[in-house]
Amino acid sequence: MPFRVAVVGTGFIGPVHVEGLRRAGQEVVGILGSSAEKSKQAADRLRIPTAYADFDALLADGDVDSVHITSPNRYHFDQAAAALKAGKHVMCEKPLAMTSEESGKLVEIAAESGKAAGVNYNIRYYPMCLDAAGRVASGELGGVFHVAGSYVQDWMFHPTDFNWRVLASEGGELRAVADIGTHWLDLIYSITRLDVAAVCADLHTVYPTRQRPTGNVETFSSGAGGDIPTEPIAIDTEDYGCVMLRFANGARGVLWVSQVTAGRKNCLRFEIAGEKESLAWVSESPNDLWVGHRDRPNEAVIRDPGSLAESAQGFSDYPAGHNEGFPDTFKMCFRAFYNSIESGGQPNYPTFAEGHREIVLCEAILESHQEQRWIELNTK
Ligand SMILES: NC(=O)C1=CN([C@@H]2O[C@H](COP(=O)(O)OP(=O)(O)OC[C@H]3O[C@@H](n4cnc5c(N)ncnc54)[C@H](OP(=O)(O)O)[C@@H]3O)[C@@H](O)[C@H]2O)C=CC1
Ligand SMILES: O=C1CO[C@H](CO)[C@@H](O)[C@@H]1O
Repeated sequence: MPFRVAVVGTGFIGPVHVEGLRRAGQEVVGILGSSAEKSKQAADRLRIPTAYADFDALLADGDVDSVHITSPNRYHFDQAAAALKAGKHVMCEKPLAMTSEESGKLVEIAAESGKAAGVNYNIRYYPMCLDAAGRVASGELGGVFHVAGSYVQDWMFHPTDFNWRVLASEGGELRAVADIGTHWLDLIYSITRLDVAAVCADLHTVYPTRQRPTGNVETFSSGAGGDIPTEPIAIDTEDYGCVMLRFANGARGVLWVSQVTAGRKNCLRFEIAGEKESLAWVSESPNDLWVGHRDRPNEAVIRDPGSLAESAQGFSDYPAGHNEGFPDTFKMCFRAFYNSIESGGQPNYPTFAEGHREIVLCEAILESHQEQRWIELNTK
C-alpha cells in the first residue's frame, strides 16, 4: 500500500514534491496553499483529491500518513512540530527551521513522536553523488586532504529581483548560505562523512536595497522589471558568501556561494582531493563524475546503473545515456524516506538531526562573519 501524503505549499517546489511522490509510488491525497482558494487551484491543476482550507484541516485528515512541507522557511517549525504531534511522518524542505533553537526542538519532537522526520537535501540523491560517497566509503579515495566548491545562481542578479528569501524575517538571517550553501555542506558531509570543526566566513550583500513588487513573486519567476509597481526595501541578508572550513580530521575546505552570478542558473560544484585520487562533479552535467589521478590517466565516469557503487544501487532507474536530473533526485530522496519507514531500519535519508546540524553551521558562519574570526563547532 502506498503512503498517503499531503503536501504543504503550492509554489515552485511543492509541485516538484507532488511529481516526485507519484514517481516514487506514493499517493498524494491532499494539498494546502496559503489560502483555501490557492489550495483549490493547486488541487485542480495537479489533480489532487483534497484541497485543505487550512493547516488544522490537513492535520485532522485521518487519511494522511505523511506531510511534505514546502512552505517558506518561517513556517517550517510550527508546521513540522504540529504534524509530528498529530502522528504524521514529516518530510520538510530545507533549511529545517529559522534558528538552531527551533531545529533542536524539532529533533526532540521527532524523537518523542516515533515518526520519521526527514529534510529534503535532495542533491545527495544524484546517482554520481551517491557513487562518490561509495568511493570514499570504500577507501578508494584514501583520507581527504581538502574540499572546494561552490553553489552559484543568478536569479537575484538584478536589484529588481525579489523573493521572500531576501528578508531575514521570512527566510532566516542567512540567505545564500542557508538557501543553497547548506545543500553543498550537506552534500559534502554525505560524501565524506566529515564533521566541520571550525568556520571562517566573509559575507556580502551586493544590493543593500532592492525593489519589492507590491504583490507576491514565486521562486524563479522573473523579477519585478517592466511595469509592475515596486517599493524600495532594505535587504538584511547576503547575496554572496565565502566560507573557509576546517574538518574534524584536519582536512581543509572552502565554499563559495552567490545568487548574483550572471549566467549561472543553478550550479553546484565540488572537488575533493584525497590521498589516492580526486573526485569532481558539477550539477550542470550531473551524469558525469571526474576521477583525477597523479600517475595514470584521469577518468570521466558516465552514470550507468550497473556500475554504480553498491550503496548507490537502486537510486538510478534509467540506463546510461538516458540522463537523470533534478526531478529524479526528489523521487530518489522520497524513495529512500519511504523505504526506510517501511523497512523499519536505520534512516537512509537526511534526518532532522542532520537538518539541525546545518542550522548550527549557519549560525557559526554568521557569527564568524560578524566577529571576523574563526568559530569552532562542537563536533562531539
Ligand atoms: N530542495 C530544493 O531543491 C528546494 C527547496 N526549496 C525550499 O522549499 C521551500 C519553498 O520554496 P519555494 O517553493 O521556492 O517558495 P515559493 O514561494 O515558490 O512557494 C512557497 C509556497 O508556500 C505557500 N505558502 C505560504 N504560506 C503558507 C502556509 N502558511 N501554508 C501553506 N502554504 C503556504 C505560498 O503561497 P503564496 O504564494 O500564496 O504565498 C507558496 O505557494 C523553502 O523552504 C525553500 O528553501 C525551494 C526550492 C528548491
Ligand atoms: O534549495 C534550493 C535549491 O535551489 C533553488 C533553486 O532550484 C533554491 O534557490 C532553493 O531554495
